[in-house]
Amino acid sequence: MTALYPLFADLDGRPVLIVGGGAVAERKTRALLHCGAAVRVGAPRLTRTLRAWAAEGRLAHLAEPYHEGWLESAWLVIAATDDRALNARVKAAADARRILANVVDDPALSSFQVPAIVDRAPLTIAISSGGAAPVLARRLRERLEALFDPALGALARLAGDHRAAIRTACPDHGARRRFYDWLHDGPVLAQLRAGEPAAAERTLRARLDGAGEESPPAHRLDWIDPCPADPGQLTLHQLRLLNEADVLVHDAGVGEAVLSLARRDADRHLLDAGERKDPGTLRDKILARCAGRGNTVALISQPA
Ligand SMILES: C[C@@]1(CC(=O)O)C2=NC(=C\c3[nH]c(c(CCC(=O)O)c3CC(=O)O)Cc3[nH]c(c(CC(=O)O)c3CCC(=O)O)/C=C3\N/C(=C\2)[C@@H](CCC(=O)O)[C@]3(C)CC(=O)O)/[C@H]1CCC(=O)O
Ligand SMILES: NC(=O)c1ccc[n+]([C@@H]2O[C@H](COP(=O)([O-])OP(=O)(O)OC[C@H]3O[C@@H](n4cnc5c(N)ncnc54)[C@H](O)[C@@H]3O)[C@@H](O)[C@H]2O)c1
Repeated sequence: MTALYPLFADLDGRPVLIVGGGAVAERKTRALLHCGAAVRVGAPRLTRTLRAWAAEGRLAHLAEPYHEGWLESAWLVIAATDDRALNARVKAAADARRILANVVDDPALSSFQVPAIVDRAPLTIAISSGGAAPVLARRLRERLEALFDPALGALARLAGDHRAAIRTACPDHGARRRFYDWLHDGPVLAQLRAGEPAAAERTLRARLDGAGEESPPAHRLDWIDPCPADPGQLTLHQLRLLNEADVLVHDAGVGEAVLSLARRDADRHLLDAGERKDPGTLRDKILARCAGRGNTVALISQPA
């Protein structure tokens, strides 16, 4: 199977059709209602919860056996009946209309799949096994639930609310990144965790007010040398250096597997073999060349 393209869809107010009204349809419906979709569930028989949601007007119930007319105006379709042949027919009808369709009993037939979700809105972590191991995706999700602080949602919202102000207070790219490092690691998260959003916002504003007075730090050159060929062998410290670097200066031997772990916006410089031979002046040369491009430079070298 070719790779699935991950995306986050805005379904607010958009009609989505679910064919089938069993346990799986109920799970998909819950997630879709959470995202504001206008859900229509077509099935002669609904679970008790789906019946209750229909009675409350939270979804439209099409109380009859499936027919193609149901696909009219749908943006997405989920085929969730216990009838494999019927699910395949729903998919064919969706294809004919270029509507993306999820077939709950056939990953290969699906034109989209539903991932397991860690919800820290507006932050969402989605996990997909491409249909190979859905239960593994769920188990991984459960482990991540414990790993990610529930306050991260509030932190992401706060960062979003002040994004323009942060850009104004820290026009320089490096200063902005240092501000975000402070925001993500510092007292704001602790205050959000303690259930004090107003205090967290005051702390953020106070730091923003003082941001203009901050003097930019000196250049820093970090050496990741020797760098392991296998990215799995990088130490946590080396990973952190990679992620802090504004500029990556590297030997030709350093592979993409390692470089791709750095920040996507980091500048990259390939080191000449000649430059490498003269370690005495290498540091000064690199820092001179990288001046103005950012503050943190990682020199990554792999033994030949
Ligand atoms: C992640 C999650 C999202 C969601 O549905 O919300 C999801 N399945 C979840 C749970 C779950 N799935 C299954 C059980 C019962 C275990 C058991 O008893 O057997 C449970 C319940 C549980 O584990 O608790 C079995 C199962 N699933 C599929 C088949 C058909 C097949 O493979 O042929 C069968 C075999 C049926 C059978 O043999 O009868 C197919 C799909 N399931 C997918 C997603 C898509 C691939 C995602 C991926 O691979 O990444 C895909 C392709 C289509 C789709 O539905 O989009 C959700 C976890 C939510 C959470 O986080 O809690
Ligand atoms: N994707 C997943 O995560 C996942 C997980 C477990 C099972 N499954 C698969 O999903 C299928 C559905 O599971 P379930 O537990 O929801 O089944 P279920 O038996 O609880 O529900 C089946 C539903 O399909 C409806 N239906 C049957 N014929 C219909 C028709 N002609 N028109 C409209 N609706 C019709 C029934 O009324 C019922 O509401 C199972 O067959 C299983 O293979 C998928």
